[in-house]
Amino acid sequence: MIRNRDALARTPTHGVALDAIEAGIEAAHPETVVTETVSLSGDTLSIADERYDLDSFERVLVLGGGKPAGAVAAALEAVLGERIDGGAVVTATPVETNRVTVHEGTHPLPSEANVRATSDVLDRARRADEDTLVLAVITGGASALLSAPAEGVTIEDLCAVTDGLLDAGATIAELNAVRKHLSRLKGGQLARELAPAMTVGVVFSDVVGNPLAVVASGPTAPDSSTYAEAVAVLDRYDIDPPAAVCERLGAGTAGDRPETPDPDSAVFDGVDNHVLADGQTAVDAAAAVCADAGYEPVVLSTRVEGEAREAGRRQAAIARECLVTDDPVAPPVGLLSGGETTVTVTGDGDGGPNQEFALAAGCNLDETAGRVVVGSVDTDGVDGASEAAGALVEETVGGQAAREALADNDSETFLRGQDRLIETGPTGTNVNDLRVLLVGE
Ligand SMILES: O=C(O)[C@H](O)CO
Repeated sequence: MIRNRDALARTPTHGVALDAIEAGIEAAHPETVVTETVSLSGDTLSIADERYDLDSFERVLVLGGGKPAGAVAAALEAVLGERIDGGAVVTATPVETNRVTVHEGTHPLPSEANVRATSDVLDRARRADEDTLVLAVITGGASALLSAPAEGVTIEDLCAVTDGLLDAGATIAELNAVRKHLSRLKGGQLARELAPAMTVGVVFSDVVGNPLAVVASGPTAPDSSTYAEAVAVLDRYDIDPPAAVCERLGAGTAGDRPETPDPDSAVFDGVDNHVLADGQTAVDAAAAVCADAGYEPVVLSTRVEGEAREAGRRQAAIARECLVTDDPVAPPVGLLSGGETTVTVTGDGDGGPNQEFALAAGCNLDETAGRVVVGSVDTDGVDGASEAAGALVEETVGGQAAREALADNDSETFLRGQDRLIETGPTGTNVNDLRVLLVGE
């Protein structure tokens, strides 16, 4: 899966880091996950710990979206075969399917193509009745891919607000609180359209802690956020929204639109959501590879957030501590983490959070004599706006030029010049970042 593996595997330690990254991505791939967590025996469909009697339904539909949604639909088809009657998903990475229509959409910004594709999903959702079982594919990236702007709001309005909040460094919970209130489907509204059908959410989480109301803007999850909170987010980041957005959110007025359905809403009586994969899935598989290769795995955290370069410096410091003092663990050790770091852009360069993480770590590995190797990727294969998944570095990547590139947020250009970028292409999954720091003896 790592296309330039040969160029990157400079030493056996580099090779182990690449193996661990590949294993992490593979473990979180829908084909692997669905095979392990979904099964059909006679008329009984098992998803995670829950059982559903297909005999109680006249039809089974697959509906949803997000970056891995095409691969999830294909994997569900492989398990359920002809028991699936149809459906539609919107994804950035189309795959071949037999019964579910896979629409290709745009990410990270929504487009008219996404809106058209989402109408297909919504039309089918509206036709679902009490005899329908809906497998709702809820995966990261769906906030952009599943786009059904609220009345009066255009795609340009959505793009302007999304862009503004992303650049300003809003958190995903803040961004999605706004997106939910500009949509006809997010924040539990897909569940409202699907009722009275039985809805089973098949969730792949790319958000730290798996908050169902935030992953993909929670189309099938209760939502406690409000119009007032959405307005407060725009104010906090000093966003001057388009007029239609002000109008919709009721900025400056009381606002009289119905809120998104909250946890007490009867809409969720027929909804079960199951998180089948998340960052932990990838970290655990990477840890197993480290252990097999003789590196004691230590999971630092699956919840690393904040500025990527700060996280890179801190994790490099922990690796150096292991190397110099054998504390908290004597080498050989594999330090693993997941989560989602961000970059506050102040320079003019190119690069994503995983590349900044790796470059910052590489600049802080002085005197480690090549015994520390740092790999960091976004498991979807796309690190921020970059086409690479991330980077693999060691001490030799550091130096004045590296520090200057970091200062200009130009990690991608610099690491490409050093042949340090990890290239996978879109992987078909999306469970956020995976980092592996190997400390050799
Ligand atoms: O689509 C989204 O909202 C993000 O990927 C988080 O799930």
